Formats: sequence, structure tokens, C-alpha cells
Amino acid sequence: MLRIAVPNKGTLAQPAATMLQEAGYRQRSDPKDLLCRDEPNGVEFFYLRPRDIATYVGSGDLDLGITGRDLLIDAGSPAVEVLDLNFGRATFRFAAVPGSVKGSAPSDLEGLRVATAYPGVMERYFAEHGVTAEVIRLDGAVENAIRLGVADVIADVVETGKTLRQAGLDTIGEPILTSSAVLIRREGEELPNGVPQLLRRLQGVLVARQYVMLAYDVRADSLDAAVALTPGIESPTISPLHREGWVAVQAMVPQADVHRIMDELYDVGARAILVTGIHACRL
Ligand SMILES: Nc1ncnc2c1ncn2[C@@H]1O[C@H](COP(=O)(O)OP(=O)(O)OP(=O)(O)O)[C@@H](O)[C@H]1O
Ligand SMILES: O=P(O)(O)OC[C@H]1O[C@H](OP(=O)(O)OP(=O)(O)O)[C@H](O)[C@@H]1O
Ligand SMILES: [Mg+2]
Repeated sequence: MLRIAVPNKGTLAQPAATMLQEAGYRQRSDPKDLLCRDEPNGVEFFYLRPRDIATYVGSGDLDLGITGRDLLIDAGSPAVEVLDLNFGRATFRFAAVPGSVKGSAPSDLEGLRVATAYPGVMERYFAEHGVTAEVIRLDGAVENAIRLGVADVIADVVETGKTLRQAGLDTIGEPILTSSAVLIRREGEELPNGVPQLLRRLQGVLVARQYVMLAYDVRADSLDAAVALTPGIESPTISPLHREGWVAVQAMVPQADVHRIMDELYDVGARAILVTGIHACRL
């Protein structure tokens, strides 16, 4: 059986379970369950703290895991990304009281105290930039560390920026890294049986979430112009219509662009333009 680590709590837990369900896997029904066996698919899911997942995967005790890129880097364990799962997006940034830090270059942090729940990310960053700073490891609510006098600067996850704003802090410099939920595996290992199928299923979910199916009718002499707007992923399907000189076209298009594409199709003469969602797919 394939053994997969899934976040048991926190920002990544629900979206990870939802994505696995959309990919056809059984998930726990009770948030107190720490194990869920999906016999028909040959997978066992272990619910673990997202911060610990890279450790279990890096040691080889579990085959795969879902965690955040920032947590993977922070753990420093020998695990690597297999697939970006496109949820749990956030940046990881420095922040301080406006005007309290000289500038926005890494060297401006020299000698300062930096509070963070991600000491591994920080140690790596300072080593890479040749900066000596004191890393103060906290568990959470790090935005408070500055007003309580424990640190000069914080480094933390920023999603909407609301927490920073409410604490009266401003970001400093460019993001240290951009994170999202990722599927990870042990570095250098052969992929166990069953992984390619799991990857195809998850990729199918990612595509189904990003694309819709567009269908329309168009005059054959306007087909080239219409198809240029809807090239599809492989190539659009063209079917003859009973009505002489017209064809029906079907193509996948990115959901984010669908209204612009429909307007442009209408302008080149397409009619009966219909959009339908994609529940699942294998490309
Ligand atoms: N708004 C957010 N707050 C915290 N983490 C976020 C946010 N958006 C995305 N993430 C990502 O979620 C992961 C952190 O999840 P984790 O469960 O450790 O913390 P959490 O969601 O803040 O939960 P808690 O603080 O209750 O333990 C990281 O990969 C982080 O980048
Ligand atoms: O940019 P935002 O949308 O405000 O989100 C980012 C904030 O949310 C998280 O805190 P959380 O609520 O998990 O509390 P914690 O610090 O105790 O973990 C994170 O640590 C930031 O503080
Ligand atoms: Mg948190």
C-alpha cells in the first residue's frame, strides 16, 4: 500500500482532503481520525502536523506527503517536490515597524533580532546572503514579538497582509520565498508503484479546476479565426452540423479567460456558445 501524509490541521488540511476526494480517494470522516485506509485504491493516509510531514517523508517512513514549500525548506529533510498543488499560496516575508530598518537589502538586517516560526528558512537565507542576524524561534503570533521588545524584525507567512497591517508592520524587501502546497517524496528514491496513477489523478484535478469546456457553432469560413481563439490543449474537436456551411467546435479553455474568449468568438460569428464545467479528467 502507498503511504501518504496529509495535514491534520491548519490552513492546508481541508483543501488537501478536498483535493484527494476530487481525485477519487477516500478521506477520514472524523477530524480526530489520524489514519484512513483506502483499500480499493491501495492507499493509506496518515494525518500529521504539516510541519512534521517532510520529516516522515525524508526518512522514508512514508512514501509521499502534502505540505507547504516553506515547511519543506524549513525542515531541511531530504525530501523534494513532485507536484505543485496550487492551493495554500502565500509569501514568506520580512516585516518591521515602518522606518525602523535602514533599507530593504539583506545586509540591512545585519546584527538585528529576527523572530520567526521558520528558523530553518531563516538560517538558510542568512547563510546564502552572508548576513549575521540573531534568529529568535517562536511558535506563532510572531507579529507581536516587535511590540513586546523580543525582536527588531519578523519573518512570517503573508497571505492577505491583514495580520501585518493590524499589527502596524510593513513588509521589507522582496519575498524571501513564495509557497504553496506541494506533494513531496524522499530525495533520490525510485517512485513506488501506484505513484504515477496518483500523479495523473491529481494533475486531472488541477486541470479540471482551471479549465472549462467551451462548445459553439460557427460558419466553416470563419472556423480558422474561431479556432485561433480556442486552440484547446491538443486540438479542438470539429463536427459537421446538419445546417450547410456550419460546424460545431468543442475545446477546453482556461476558466479565467472564458468570458473574453466568448466575446471574441461572438465577434467572429460564433453562436450558441456554451460553457460547461469539467468534473475530472486525464489528459
Ligand atoms: N494565511 C495563512 N496562514 C498560515 N499559513 C498559511 C496561510 N496561507 C497559506 N499558508 C501555508 O500553510 C502552511 C502552514 O500551515 P500550518 O498548519 O503549519 O499553520 P497554520 O495554518 O497557520 O495553522 P496553526 O497556526 O493553527 O498551526 C505553510 O505552508 C503556509 O505557507
Ligand atoms: O496575511 P494574512 O492573511 O493575515 O495571513 C498570515 C497570518 O496568518 C498566520 O497566522 P495564524 O492565524 O495561523 O496564527 P499563528 O501565527 O498563531 O500561527 C500567519 O502566521 C500570519 O500571521
Ligand atoms: Mg499559524
